[in-house]
Amino acid sequence: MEQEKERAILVGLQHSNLTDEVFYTSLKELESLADTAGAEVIATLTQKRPSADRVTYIGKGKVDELKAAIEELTPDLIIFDGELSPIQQRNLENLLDTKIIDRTALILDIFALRAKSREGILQVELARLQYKLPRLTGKGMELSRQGGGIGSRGAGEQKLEMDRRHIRRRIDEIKSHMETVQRTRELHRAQRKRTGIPVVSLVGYTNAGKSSLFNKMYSILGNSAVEQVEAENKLFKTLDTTTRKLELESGWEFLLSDTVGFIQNLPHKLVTAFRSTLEETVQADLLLHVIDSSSANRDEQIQTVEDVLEELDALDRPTLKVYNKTDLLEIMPYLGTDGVAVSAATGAGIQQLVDKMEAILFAHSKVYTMRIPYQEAEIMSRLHRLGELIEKRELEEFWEVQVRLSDEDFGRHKAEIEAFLI
Ligand SMILES: Nc1nc2c(ncn2[C@@H]2O[C@H](COP(=O)(O)OP(=O)(O)OP(=O)(O)O)[C@@H](O)[C@H]2O)c(=O)[nH]1
Ligand SMILES: [Mg+2]
Repeated sequence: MEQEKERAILVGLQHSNLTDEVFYTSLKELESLADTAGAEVIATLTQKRPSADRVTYIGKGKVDELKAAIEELTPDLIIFDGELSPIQQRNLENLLDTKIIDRTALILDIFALRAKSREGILQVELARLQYKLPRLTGKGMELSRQGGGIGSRGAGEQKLEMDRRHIRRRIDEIKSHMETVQRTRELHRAQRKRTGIPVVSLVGYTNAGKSSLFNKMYSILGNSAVEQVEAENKLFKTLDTTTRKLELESGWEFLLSDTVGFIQNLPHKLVTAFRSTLEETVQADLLLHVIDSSSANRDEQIQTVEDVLEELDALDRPTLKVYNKTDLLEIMPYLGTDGVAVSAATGAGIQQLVDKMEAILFAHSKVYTMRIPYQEAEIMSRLHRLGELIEKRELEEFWEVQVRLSDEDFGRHKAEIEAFLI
């Protein structure tokens, strides 16, 4: 299975509104992405220019320099840290006679390798088709010329060997399928609302430790016999959303979701393709924004995540900032009122996190234990409707129930409820 690594040259263009810091961070991230996609980076070329060249993205002199580097190093592909227009890409391919991909294509490639669920695979296929459509010449000849490897792997790729008309039809097909899936999801969400179990979603920059935290919380609160999600030091390790039910000591339950990570310059088209998944995930009762507090780019990553949340209309959701990987820190970050310091690796701080979650999720409700005689079936059905029934035992003459009720509902039905409290 182990394949020979494709050797890559990276090219970065620093235009005038990019500071050194932003530029080099992005290049470093491109290198991680290339590594995640299975490439070996053999050289990096950079250029400062006020803006990209319309025809070849980088300037003519740089193209010559790149040509010389290609002759000397014979790379398998060149990866540009930016979005190449279809014309720039074609021109560069003709001039350099080497496979050229950009940041978007690289991320799409990683996504294609990672997608496992049927929906995930379809979303990636949609994003790729939308990316490739304007890049097709004739009947897609240039794509077959590229051969396999990075930029053209994963499910759905063979389908790209189609002409424009087929691609458009396939795009419509996937879109309408996704709409159906979304409707089903909305139904499920409504059902979940009715059962009253709150939903908590992990969001955050890719590699922040969301899946590790998911697993840690699960092993502390849940049944650790159930399979864990995969966590690894790779970008976009998680693509599909996993949701599990967890129970707190107090008996309260919530659903916890782990999902795809965010990244700066997440290409636009990808956001569209993943929007329905993300929208669903962020409309939770509580968001845990997981932060790699050991990262040198911590603040930029926090900002990126908040930008994406804003784009998804989720800035108003109750959110806790979860500063993860604190085992790697010597100085603790400033937490503020909505921050918690944890380590998914050691388990430190997880209990404080859970306490804070509990305080937010169940702030305005309490659990009541009641005994309800069997002839009061109407009260039982009302309790079912109003609250979350945590436990229900059938004893000789009555049901004994534990039910969580909001303070508001309790107030409204106080007399009735108090009559049955034990
Ligand atoms: N030292 C340390 N490493 C951690 C901690 N949490 C996660 N990691 C490591 O960070 C890497 C990324 O962890 P994941 O849990 O896969 O991160 P993620 O946010 O799910 O990443 P994506 O799914 O790619 O978005 C792994 O190598 C983890 O072992 C922590 O608290 N301390
Ligand atoms: Mg993950």
